[in-house]
Amino acid sequence: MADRTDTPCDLMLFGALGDLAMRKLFPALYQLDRAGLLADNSRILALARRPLTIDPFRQQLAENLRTLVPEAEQNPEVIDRFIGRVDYLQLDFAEESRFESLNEWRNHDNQLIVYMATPPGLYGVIARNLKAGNCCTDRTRVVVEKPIGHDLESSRVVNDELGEVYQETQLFRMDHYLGKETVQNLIALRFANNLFASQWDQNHISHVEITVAESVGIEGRWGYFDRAGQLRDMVQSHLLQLLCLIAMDPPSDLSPDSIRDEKVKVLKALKTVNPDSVGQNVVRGQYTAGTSEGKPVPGYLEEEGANRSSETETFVAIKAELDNWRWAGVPFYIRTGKRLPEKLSQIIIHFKPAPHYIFDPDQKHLANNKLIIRLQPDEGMALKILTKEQGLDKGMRLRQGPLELTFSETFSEDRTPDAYERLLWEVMRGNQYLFLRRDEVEYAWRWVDRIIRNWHDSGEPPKRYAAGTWGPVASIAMITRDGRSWYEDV
Ligand SMILES: NC(=O)C1=CN([C@@H]2O[C@H](COP(=O)(O)OP(=O)(O)OC[C@H]3O[C@@H](n4cnc5c(N)ncnc54)[C@H](OP(=O)(O)O)[C@@H]3O)[C@@H](O)[C@H]2O)C=CC1
Ligand SMILES: O=C1O[C@H](COP(=O)(O)O)[C@@H](O)[C@H](O)[C@H]1O
Repeated sequence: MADRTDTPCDLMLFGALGDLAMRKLFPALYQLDRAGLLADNSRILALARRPLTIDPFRQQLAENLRTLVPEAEQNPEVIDRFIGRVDYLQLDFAEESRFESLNEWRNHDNQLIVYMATPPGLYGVIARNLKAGNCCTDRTRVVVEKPIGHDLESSRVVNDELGEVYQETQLFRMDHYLGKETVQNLIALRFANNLFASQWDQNHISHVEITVAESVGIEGRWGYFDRAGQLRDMVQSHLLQLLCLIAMDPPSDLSPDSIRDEKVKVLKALKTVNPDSVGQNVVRGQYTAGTSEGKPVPGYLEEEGANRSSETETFVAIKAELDNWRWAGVPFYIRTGKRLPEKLSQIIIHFKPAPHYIFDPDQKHLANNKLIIRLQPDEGMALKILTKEQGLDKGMRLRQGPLELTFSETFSEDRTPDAYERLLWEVMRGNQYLFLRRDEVEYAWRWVDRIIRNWHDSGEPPKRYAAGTWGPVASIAMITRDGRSWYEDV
């Protein structure tokens, strides 16, 4: 991935028994250790509320790694070394008096990293308690998870609370999509290939599609998800970040603020979805019973712990537009949902046809190039170009075929690190370029809040779709009205 940092880190992980920590963070830290990227004296303090002692915790952690880390990547020696770095402390994060003991655990020569894998309502409390417990220096780095708040107002409260204790340069606001290799590749694709740089605007691109489809349902997270919904959970963060990386102007360098300045300009240019356009340009849906991977699955309202009258959306499709010079008149159709037919994240750039068409009129529908960027799975990209059909009898009939780059085939020797490995590694190196600045989070909320307000005012319930389908038919109608369709690889 990169050079190891020789500065040993003390990582305090709040919420260490939670889903994120166990499923993503510990396996990622293990992988960093396996890659030799953790300095020898780096240590981890797992903090959670359950009364456990160190041995049962370490045992649970080792079992967890053996379940989640692919077998070929399990090295018993590294597992032992990694587990040996981890301590456990039972703590109620709201209990200020106990935070002194965190200071006693610290090695003051090490770089202190605080990771808050907890509900966002606790970020301010933890920050204040760390300060009160003398566990706060101006070198401390603090990682906070998404979502930051529930809307613009609450995100300001969270950011203000964090800001009372830490400087902006100390805050690492996570969006794990920015840690995905293929998402970082968008920066390389756009700004390292002049071929695309000169074609990347409304003169050459007709529209853009961003699809982030999940086949899973709520996975036991009903309590959290029902308060959030797919717009807050996925669009406010991941999809808007993808849109920013596609739409932003070239930054002058790769420094965090150069990149973040350009992303903020995109967010500011997002056209407000007003009451007149919300019905036309935004579709929200909720899944009913259906199938997933060939098996019957319950509807959202029948999931465990469900409130049967919930109107929370599990699907959203939006026709977004940008009011700026580069993208005037180019719609960005974005959609994301749970219980769709497959897990698939992809971006399609539809180029405009050549100015004058000279081939078979029946084939005119083929005449625009497409760049397909597959973020997951089957990471790679394909540029659909037109060539002549071969054969004496074919005249100048056209066909569309791909210039294909499948990362696993072309770069088969490279292991693709998980997003959290990359992001934790960047925190250890103190590099903020893959993390969000406060204003990014707030501009994203501003746009999303407006959509939510208009939904509430319209009183329209979400449209139903059967699990295992591509969302409500209204999302197909939304794009068909513009004479287009969602891309299907045929
Ligand atoms: N899970 C995921 O895939 C993702 C999660 N996130 C974000 O990461 C954060 C954590 O999510 P997730 O792991 O799923 O949540 P969980 O609810 O699984 O974990 C949160 C942990 O915090 C602990 N906790 C809560 N309050 C206190 C307290 N007062 N004192 C001590 N411990 C406390 C909980 O302990 P207890 O079990 O005792 O209640 C729990 O172990 C959230 O902000 C979430 O939005 C972001 C992206 C993906
Ligand atoms: O942040 C979140 O992301 C996951 C999807 O992430 P992926 O890396 O598996 O694509 C989503 O399921 C979850 O609801 C959301 O909180």
